[in-house]
Amino acid sequence: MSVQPQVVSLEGIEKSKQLAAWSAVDNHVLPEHKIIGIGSGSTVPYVVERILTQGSSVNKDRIFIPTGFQSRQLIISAQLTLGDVSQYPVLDVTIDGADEVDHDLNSIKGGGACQLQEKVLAEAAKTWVMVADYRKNSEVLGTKWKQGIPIEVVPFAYVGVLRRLDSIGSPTAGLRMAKMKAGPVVTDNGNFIIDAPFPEAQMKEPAKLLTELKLITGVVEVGLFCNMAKAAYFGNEDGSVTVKWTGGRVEQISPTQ
Ligand SMILES: O=C[C@H](O)[C@H](O)[C@H](O)COP(=O)(O)O
Repeated sequence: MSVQPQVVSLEGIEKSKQLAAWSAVDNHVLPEHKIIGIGSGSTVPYVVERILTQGSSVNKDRIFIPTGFQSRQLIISAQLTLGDVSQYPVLDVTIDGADEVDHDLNSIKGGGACQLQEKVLAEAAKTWVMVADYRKNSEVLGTKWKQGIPIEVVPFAYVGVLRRLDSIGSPTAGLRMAKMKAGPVVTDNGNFIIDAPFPEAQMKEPAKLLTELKLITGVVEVGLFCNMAKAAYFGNEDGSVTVKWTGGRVEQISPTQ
């Protein structure tokens, strides 16, 4: 039995997320695509919603790979076939959310602490595409997403990582604390998250900063995604969608298209 898509009429930010997700699916999830990565966050359910509208005849031959607990549940509840990246190390396409995307398609990810598995699936995909609402569309990383770069760290090493971050430009970096549990956020991989804000000068060179951060002992993965995306889709308030393509081209999809 297949799940039938239940498409409801949305407004505001949710509508913008849905517009971005639907446009990205329409352009990048093609009938011949069989191994599909599903990212994390609040925009990605609209990706699955749109994929379901492609019908059970195409979806029954597909394997869907999640980026964490949330997207795993999303795939299961949509009654799509769940797979594992160790079993399917090459994906046709992965669609994921983003916390902020700059003019070069570099992004901050990990607002939901999922960046490790997300980056594995981004690297494994022949095509990696981001979807977000207009609030995430930026020129320089850190201008809209101000809480810092999410950094996944081994619990044992977190104090040393904080000290190192202080010395390389992030004195206010801090351990992300849980909301409904005493203590820190624990990732799907059993690690901690540090949120590390950096000055604009460093954020303007995200690939350089990424390299520097990854060299810190105890860091598992950094929520900076550089030179990975083919495109980023942003749903706008007026119902249009802005698409930033790798190479700098920007496309506007009008509400009526
Ligand atoms: O760890 C979480 C992920 O990187 C999300 O894709 C990111 O936080 C965007 O989430 P949302 O679509 O809820 O803004």
